[in-house]
Amino acid sequence: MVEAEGCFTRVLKAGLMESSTVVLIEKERHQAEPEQGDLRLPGTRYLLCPAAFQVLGDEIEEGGLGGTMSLDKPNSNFHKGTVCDRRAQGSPRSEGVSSLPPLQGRLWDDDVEDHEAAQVPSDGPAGGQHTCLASVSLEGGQVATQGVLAAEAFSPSVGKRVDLEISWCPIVESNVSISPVHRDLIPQLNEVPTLLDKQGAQLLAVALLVVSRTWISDRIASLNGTSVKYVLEQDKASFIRLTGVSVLQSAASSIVAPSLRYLTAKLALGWRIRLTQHLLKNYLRKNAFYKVFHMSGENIDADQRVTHDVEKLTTELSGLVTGMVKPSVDILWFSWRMKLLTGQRGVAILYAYMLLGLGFLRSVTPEFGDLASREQQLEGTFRFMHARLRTHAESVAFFGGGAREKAMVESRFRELLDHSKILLKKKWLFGILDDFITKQLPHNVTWGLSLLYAMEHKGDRALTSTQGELAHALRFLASVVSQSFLAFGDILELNRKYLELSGGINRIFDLEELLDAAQHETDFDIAMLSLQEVPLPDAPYLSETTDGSTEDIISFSDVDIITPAQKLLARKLSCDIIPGKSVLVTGPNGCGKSSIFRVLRGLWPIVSGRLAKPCQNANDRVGSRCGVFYVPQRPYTCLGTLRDQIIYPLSREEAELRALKMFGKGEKSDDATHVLDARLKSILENVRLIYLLEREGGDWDASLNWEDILSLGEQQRLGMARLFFHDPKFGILDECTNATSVDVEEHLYRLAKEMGITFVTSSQRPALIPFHFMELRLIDGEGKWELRSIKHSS
Ligand SMILES: Nc1ncnc2c1ncn2[C@@H]1O[C@H](COP(=O)(O)OP(=O)(O)OP(=O)(O)O)[C@@H](O)[C@H]1O
Repeated sequence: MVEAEGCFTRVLKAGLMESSTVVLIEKERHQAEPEQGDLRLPGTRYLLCPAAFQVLGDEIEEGGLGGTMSLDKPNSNFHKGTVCDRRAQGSPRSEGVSSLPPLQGRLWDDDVEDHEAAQVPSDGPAGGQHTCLASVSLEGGQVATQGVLAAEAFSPSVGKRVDLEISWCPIVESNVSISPVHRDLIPQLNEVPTLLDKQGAQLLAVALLVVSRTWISDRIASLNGTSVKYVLEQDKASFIRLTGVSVLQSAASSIVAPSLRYLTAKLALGWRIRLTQHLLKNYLRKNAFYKVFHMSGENIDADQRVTHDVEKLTTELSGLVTGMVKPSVDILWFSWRMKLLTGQRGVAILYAYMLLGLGFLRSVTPEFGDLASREQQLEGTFRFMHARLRTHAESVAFFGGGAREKAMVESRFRELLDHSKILLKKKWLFGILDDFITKQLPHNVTWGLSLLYAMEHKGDRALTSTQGELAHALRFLASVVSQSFLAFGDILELNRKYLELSGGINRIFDLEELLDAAQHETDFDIAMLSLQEVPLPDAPYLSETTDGSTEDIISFSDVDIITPAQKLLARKLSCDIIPGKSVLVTGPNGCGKSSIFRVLRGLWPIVSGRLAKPCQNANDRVGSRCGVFYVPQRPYTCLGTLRDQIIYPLSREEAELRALKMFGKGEKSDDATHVLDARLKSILENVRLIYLLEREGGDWDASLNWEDILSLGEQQRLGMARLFFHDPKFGILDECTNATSVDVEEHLYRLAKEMGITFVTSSQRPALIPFHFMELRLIDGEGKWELRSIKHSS
């Protein structure tokens, strides 16, 4: 950012697009000069962010942000989007400014007379900072070749400084359809399998097998013709010899075909492994699995995409590879044979027919890509309904909700069926045309070519005069032509497969983009927040959202707690939690108690303010007390043994290492299991669950379906056992003992206190008040809160 006395300064920064430019210009004040840049990714929404007006020492009278863009398609309506005032802070009147009604406008189109820009309110703050956020959508197929974004801010006093900064970056919306053609514009996908790396050798082998299969087909076609000749000539010896050769060729053919299938399947498996690993890497990192489901504002069936869709895609892709190699080789090979038989004229006829047929079929092909993508989505929803029912089987059974669930499952199934019927019908109608053009009509072309052959060799009849030779030549010709047409049909089929595949590719890439965005937390948060298209009171990227790791304090400073649906739950929350001074968070249902913990854990973005906390992951420092440990409201039991329930999320090896370091002074590493199990046993005794171990005959490795077996109270006590095992400095306890009896709850809190754990508890139970020093009360779930100390009677 550049500041210049008496000038209006603007920096246009490049966003993520390579084609954007960095331009720095200085102009006379009160005037914003448009700049240009390219937005090239159709179907993508762009975030034009942020335009920051910083006014030092004077009032903004008015200001705005607007833009024009010329598209490759004239008269396209592109000016979708909002411009909103996101932030005003740092001014002496910032308190008042934040309560101003949000600023809204829209980008304007150059050709539209009635420009409407965002206006900063005329009583804007002195010395404050305004930030505008705008977004613009390019609709499917549009390419903005030129973009102009102008920003204006007017100050009534001459000689004051105004800084303005604008940058562009694309927001990828998960429901937009980006054709595969444009996918190569997205740079992040460098880890997606390519054809010529690890699987290169397999690909080569596939190509070789395809070529040999073509060669064998050609030989068989030739032998067919020869056999007729020997039959007509009644040449027994030659016929027997020919049969021998034919048997050998059949044997070779039966090796080649299954080998090709095997290699193709291996290729698909290799790609599936790579693609799944790539997706899982991002899916299970930085809580992306949570953000994709809870923050994206729409239903992303990530599980379906990572499992079923990837499998389908890679299988079809490998089929496409062989499908591409085979007909290409076949066409070349048989064209050459045709030329030998019928000369150039025959080849020209063959090709003319193929091109005309291809053109016709392309023009009548339905949108198989979109149809296939929709089908997969509906399949995913249908499967999800069953998975949900399985998870909540007991609750549904108690309610007697079978009929209601049936109706819901059936409605999803009907949707899927209706769509599948439409798809089937389209495939059937297209199949009729396809079959006629690629399989039936070619017979007549073969007749024509046979006639051509016969006419061209009319003069040679005396030389090739035997009936057998003519029959041989004609039969061979028919074989070659039919093989050529089969290859041609395969190529046409490829077109349909490719379209279908593109639907699957879109779904995987959409997920990939979301996961990638979730890795870059700020980008993701901005993208997700702005998808709501409602103004926000603050901008996360301008605020100092430090996740500064501190050793011994959790500190909220002016943090706004806002739901993904943009509801403000607590305004400018400020609260310091220091060791030994536990805090009780109270308030009515739905007021935002758990939401504070979500922000603390980093599941929801920090929209404004500052948050400091100790390092949060239990496994960040194996062998030392972890900083913060969260016990959520809904108990979670993992798949695995009884031991796994307590040490979660550590693995057994990590837990042993930790137990050895913390409790196994002088013990050898061989005793790690013993040290760990002894520690776990004392914890189970403390949480009064030792009978679980006894019930399994003292076997820590008993692996049961704990979620179904344990009562809610038992699961909650296991959750506390987990807390005691990790022994953090701060325990974030979100109503995690409300299903236990009051005496057990008190006992658990007493234990935690004795262990020196400082807790931040969300609870409605008065019995827990004595364990805390402060009460943070969320008053109305609309922003109001209060902090007061709890008096302890000595
Ligand atoms: N992912 C989400 N998207 C939108 N709104 C949400 C989301 N999660 C929670 N909310 C809303 O935020 C508000 C606060 O929820 P929160 O879970 O923090 O309540 P709470 O105070 O912990 O309630 P309780 O005492 O019942 O546990 C509720 O109105 C809830 O519906």
